[in-house]
Amino acid sequence: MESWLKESGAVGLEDLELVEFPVTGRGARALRRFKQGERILTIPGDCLWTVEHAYADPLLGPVLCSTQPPLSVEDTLAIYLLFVRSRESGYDGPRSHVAALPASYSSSIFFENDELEVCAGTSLYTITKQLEQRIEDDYRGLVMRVLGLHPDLFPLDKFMIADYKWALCSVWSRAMDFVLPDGKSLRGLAPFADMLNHSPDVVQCHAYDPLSGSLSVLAGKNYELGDQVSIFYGSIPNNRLLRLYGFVMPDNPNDSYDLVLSTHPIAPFYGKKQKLWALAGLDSISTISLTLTDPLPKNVLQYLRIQRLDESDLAAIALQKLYTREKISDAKEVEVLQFVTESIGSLLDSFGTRLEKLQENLAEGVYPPGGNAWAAAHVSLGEQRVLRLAKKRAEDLLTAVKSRNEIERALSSPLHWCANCGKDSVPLMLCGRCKGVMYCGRACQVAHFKQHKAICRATTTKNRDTMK
Ligand SMILES: C[S@@+](CC[C@H](N)C(=O)[O-])C[C@H]1O[C@@H](n2cnc3c(N)ncnc32)[C@H](O)[C@@H]1O
Repeated sequence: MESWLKESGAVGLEDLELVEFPVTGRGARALRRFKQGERILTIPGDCLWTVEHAYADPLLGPVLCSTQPPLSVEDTLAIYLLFVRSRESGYDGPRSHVAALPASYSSSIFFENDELEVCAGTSLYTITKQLEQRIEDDYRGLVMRVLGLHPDLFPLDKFMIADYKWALCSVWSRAMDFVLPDGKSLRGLAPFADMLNHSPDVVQCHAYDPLSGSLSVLAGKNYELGDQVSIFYGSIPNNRLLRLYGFVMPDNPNDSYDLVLSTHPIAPFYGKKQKLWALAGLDSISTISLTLTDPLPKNVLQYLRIQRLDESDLAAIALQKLYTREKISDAKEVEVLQFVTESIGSLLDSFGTRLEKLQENLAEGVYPPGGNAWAAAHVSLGEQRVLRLAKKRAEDLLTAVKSRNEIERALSSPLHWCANCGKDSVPLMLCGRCKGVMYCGRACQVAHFKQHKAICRATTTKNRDTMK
């Protein structure tokens, strides 16, 4: 592979060597020092695997051109890889790259049932199950539309579903994505550059040059001789890392939970609500990422507020008197937040193994470190952490809205029943401080104090302010 790349004009290969590293596996080692920002490697455009190159291939191109609707980028690249791998002669350069690719991958789509069960309840678990089915369907479609029609080009024994899965994983874990100056996106594999492992400690340092069509890697930090040279794959949560790349990073700060919100089309005012979701950058089926830094994004609440709008709310919105970015009313906000709290509670209950148990199992080495079950446990830990934060945030917001309600009520008229035990047919006495709630006796007042304290203080302050 290296000699083909050098002959094709690659620059920088003499300063790097491929070796095995602990944890990351094979990667590139620096054979000299590099200063951050210095160019390390350039792979010429002719050596890249792109959709454009697949279409330009004299054998594969005409088949791809005649396939309507066109294959997805992912499928085109996967078929291109398998096609080159299957050739007995020719394609020597690209074939040397394919020969250097891993023989197998550790994406969650290859997990045994018991390994995947460790992360039951996670969005990764659901997506992986759905993917298994989707890959089978896509493969069947490819056989009918492309592979089966050209057995001379695609010998089926080299294009089995296992080969297709291998090729998909090669694309998922090795392709690089770029946005071109015209706004179009480019996805491709760059031989040798795809041997660089991910490190969160380097800055984004690989770039595509649209003029020359080449791919360059700069030093994402200062390197000493012998250091592993890495690139930055992105701020990716463990659930995605495991599905696409087959590895996880313990305590990943990018961990997230993909919350799916959906509404059935028979729901009242569905059409009007659909327009409001669209205006908010949402859809009637929206997947929103809850993250460690923003566990309850504003658009989750906005989606649910729109879902609960009634006829009068919709009329007020039409008159621009109401905005779904803000709460519709305290009562509706309570409804929304209660729903969020309960739904997230049910999601957490549906996890096969609770966070504390996973931590215990990891500490005791129940899941062999670095193995599939270990990786699945880390995904589950990350998702549960995010969901617990989201639930706490919803509960805090709920308490705030409820206490605001209670203060308003307390200010307008004291409750005519004991705030602690609820009795109303007994002599009641007012809370001496806030005069906002009543008690049937001292015992109930003392028992209720902890709960009432904050509101009592706030109400007293507000009463005082009003009297000034
Ligand atoms: C683009 S390839 C990098 C080269 C790869 N190690 C190889 O031998 O071909 C991406 C794959 O490398 C591995 N990898 C990359 N960064 C890693 C990391 N920080 N920790 C563990 N594995 C990593 C994963 O298997 C991933 O799917």
